[in-house]
Amino acid sequence: MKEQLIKEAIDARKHAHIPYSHFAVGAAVLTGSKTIYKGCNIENASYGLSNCAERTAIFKAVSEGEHVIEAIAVVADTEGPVSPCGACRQVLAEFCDENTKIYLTNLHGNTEEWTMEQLLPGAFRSTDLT
Ligand SMILES: O=c1ccn([C@H]2C[C@H](O)[C@@H](CO)O2)c(=O)[nH]1
Ligand SMILES: [Zn+2]
Repeated sequence: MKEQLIKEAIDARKHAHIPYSHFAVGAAVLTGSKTIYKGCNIENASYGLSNCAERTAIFKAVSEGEHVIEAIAVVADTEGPVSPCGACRQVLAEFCDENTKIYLTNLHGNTEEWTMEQLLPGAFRSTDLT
């Protein structure tokens, strides 16, 4: 499943809307129902409105009623495995738990498997809301 998820993430890059950064990122999410949702980064002329590939894939899954993320793969043409931004780490923390497999990779096949706790220690969670 890991290899398939990475393949789907690579495939998702082809739809990246990146006229400003020219930096294509792809993500693929495996949900509790064993469905794969793909996402790419989508930029905007108003730069700050751009959306990362990870969030595109997660929001697609959640908007289809999927709230359990079993695994996610993220890929870009980076030297080492791609590093998700802070905003995506926080969004991941909302839907991932200690069992979620997080595969960070690049086009050369340099793949690392991270845990949610490694990606964002001490994330703000719903349990912090009083
Ligand atoms: O993990 C990452 C890092 C960056 N980007 C996007 C945001 C922007 O469109 C471009 C350059 O930062 O890459 C992602 O989609 N995911
Ligand atoms: Zn991001």
